[in-house]
Amino acid sequence: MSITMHTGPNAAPTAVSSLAMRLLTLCYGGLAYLIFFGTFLYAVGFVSGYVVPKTVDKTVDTGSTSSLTTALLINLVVMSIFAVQHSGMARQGFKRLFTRFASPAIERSTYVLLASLTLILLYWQWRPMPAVVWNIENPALAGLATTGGFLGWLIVLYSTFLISHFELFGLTQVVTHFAGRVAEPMKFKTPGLYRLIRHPIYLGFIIAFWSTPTMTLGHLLFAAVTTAYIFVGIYLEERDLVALFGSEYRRYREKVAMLVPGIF
Ligand SMILES: C[S@@+](CC[C@H](N)C(=O)[O-])C[C@H]1O[C@@H](n2cnc3c(N)ncnc32)[C@H](O)[C@@H]1O
Repeated sequence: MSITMHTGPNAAPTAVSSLAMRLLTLCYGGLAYLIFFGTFLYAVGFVSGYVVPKTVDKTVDTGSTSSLTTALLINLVVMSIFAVQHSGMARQGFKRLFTRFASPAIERSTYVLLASLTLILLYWQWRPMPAVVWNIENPALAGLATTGGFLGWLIVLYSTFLISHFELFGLTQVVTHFAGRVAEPMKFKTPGLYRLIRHPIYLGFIIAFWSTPTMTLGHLLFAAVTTAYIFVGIYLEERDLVALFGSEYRRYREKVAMLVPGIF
């Protein structure tokens, strides 16, 4: 069901798009953003092992434990569900299909909402695999690894603001729609860290996932699979960026490293 009447993805909302519908769209986008932000904060606790009850390393004690094979299979399935949703819905083809049936104003919020729900499924169904792969005993080095992990999360959050945090998570689109205007198409930007590397958000995730004083088998699986997925995501994202921005993005790719400044 279409929430507003549009004659195309960039058309202005018509009179049929009543105030009530625009308000509903705004609430939907606002709720999707709040769920995303809660899910993001939980991710910090889930990976770093602080504050939240269930983490990548330990679960709330229910008395039942899974075998290593069951844990491995379930963890791979929940990570795959996240990856398929995340990459599938990010493609231009999916976006075109979506906006044939629903307002473009809620396309990004819907993406963010479903990504958050698949992450919540992952937190819920994740089976810790507690065997220790490494444990840094030197307190100074352990502290450095913990600090590195939090630095990774800060890089992620900071970089979202560099390329427009509220647009990335759908709020700009629903607020603009509520004001009766059409959101500008996404612009290609290279501020701050984006002048050094093309994917600071993904670099932040990689640092956050790997930088830990104690690496369990489950955490290692999580870090390795998500890192591999990030490389697939980069390939797909850059293909779309080249299609959208052409030679501008190609030149940027020639000049600026992918993840490590000056190296690759
Ligand atoms: C999760 S963000 C990751 C951005 C980037 N890959 C990074 O790691 O910092 C994905 C969204 O950012 C957009 N994006 C990627 N690079 C961009 C840039 N330089 N300027 C504006 N948007 C960008 C993509 O089109 C996509 O919608």
